[in-house]
Amino acid sequence: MADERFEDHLTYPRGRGVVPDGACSGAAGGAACGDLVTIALTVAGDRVTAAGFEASGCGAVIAAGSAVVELVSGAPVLDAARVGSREVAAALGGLSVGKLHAADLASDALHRALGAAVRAGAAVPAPAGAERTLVAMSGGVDSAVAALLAAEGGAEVVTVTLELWADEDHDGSKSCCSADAVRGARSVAHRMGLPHLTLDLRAEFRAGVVDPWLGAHAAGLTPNPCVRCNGHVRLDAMLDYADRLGAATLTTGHYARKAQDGLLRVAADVDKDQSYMLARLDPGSIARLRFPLGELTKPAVRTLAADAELPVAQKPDSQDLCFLAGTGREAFLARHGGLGERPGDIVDRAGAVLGRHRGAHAYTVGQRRGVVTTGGTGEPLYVLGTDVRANTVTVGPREALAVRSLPVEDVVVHGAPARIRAARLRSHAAPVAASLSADGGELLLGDAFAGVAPGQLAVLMDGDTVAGHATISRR
Ligand SMILES: Nc1ncnc2c1ncn2[C@@H]1O[C@H](COP(=O)(O)OP(=O)(O)OP(=O)(O)O)[C@@H](O)[C@H]1O
Repeated sequence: MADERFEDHLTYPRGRGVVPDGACSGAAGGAACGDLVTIALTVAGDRVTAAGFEASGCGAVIAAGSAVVELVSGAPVLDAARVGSREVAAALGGLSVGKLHAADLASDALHRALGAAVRAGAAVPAPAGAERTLVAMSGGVDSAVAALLAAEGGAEVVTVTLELWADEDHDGSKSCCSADAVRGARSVAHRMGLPHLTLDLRAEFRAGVVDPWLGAHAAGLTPNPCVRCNGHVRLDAMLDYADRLGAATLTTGHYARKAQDGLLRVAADVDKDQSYMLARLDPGSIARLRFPLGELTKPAVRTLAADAELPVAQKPDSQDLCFLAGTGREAFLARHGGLGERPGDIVDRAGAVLGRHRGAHAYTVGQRRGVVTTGGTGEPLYVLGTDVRANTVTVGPREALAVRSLPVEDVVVHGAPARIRAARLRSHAAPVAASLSADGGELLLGDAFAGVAPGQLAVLMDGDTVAGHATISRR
């Protein structure tokens, strides 16, 4: 026997078929499971002013859509942001395991609509005398602990998760039954008692990160998509969102610190340091960022998470680029960039053919894997350069990779160029002594460095402060 609250919502659904004027909508579900729910709502100031829904499929989805409308109509935005599957199920008097799916879908749809409405028009002031911070939650342990530390530090915490990528034709994320990173992050935030919002940045991410990454591969360069993402796409968008939500600061789980002069500084745990990824942020953005993990090691972060009984305490670290999850790099390049297999010659420095490759766009300077393993001498061979037009990959011994200077472009230095004393030439490479040439077009290295790839970011250092950046160009 279903609970009478469930029956009531099913018999008298609240706001069914209602689409308030100027509403933002969010949908969840689809053909794969036969259930579909759409929530439409408007936000003005700090409140949800009107809401409605439409649903098709099983009765539980209709009841869940109706419960969402009742829960959020007229509610403060940050109360609506606390509504998740658990609250929806509770409003229906509890749901059996088989029907919980309906509460998941209705809250997914709610959060898509709410996230868009907040972006479009919310103005949620911070409470008088309190510092509100927006915490960027990925659903992993680092950002969960960042939220914990921000709250313990006295800030009033609101959380946000960005929806960045869905490869709808391939990895099944269109299916409402697939594991959903955003839903996971929301559930972590809600378990911590924090309001959570979803920001759909799929279009910006595709245009600002994935397309340039594909374009750089097509041009034979080695791009840094995480640098672009942090520098141009996600942090900018979250700072705008913070403004809407009355949050003066944005807190993230990055391992980085801030120097006395307000610039970025390498994290205390140099193995986890992510200042390279953040290096293109402008000082104005850095001023609003908070990095509570900057002085911590990863094991210490996991201990804090375990002590606070956060469900993600042992969640494994993410690997590789987020949009490659579930698919290989070459398969992704072929499917999304039209960069399929294009066999060509592997040559030595004299042009003698040593073997075949699968497409010059798939190789990067310094790479050894996927290259003929030995030359005539039995020495391992490395990629020295690629030519996507001729479709050749040139290989040679490791010594041939070493350079003492390299051309750079798009150089930005915060302060006098003479302050640059070192550079990091790959995301996890140790700094090498370096200075900028007088015309700023070259980095002069104190020691030889092997594996400099055109397209990569050179992060310019003054001690452990990130004092600028440049892009490594082709000679
Ligand atoms: N999809 C996202 N939405 C909101 N914030 C995000 C998202 N992905 C990453 N971040 C923020 O950027 C930080 C660094 O991201 P990165 O991808 O390096 O995650 P990570 O080191 O695996 O961290 P975590 O353990 O929190 O997943 C995260 O700690 C989080 O604050």
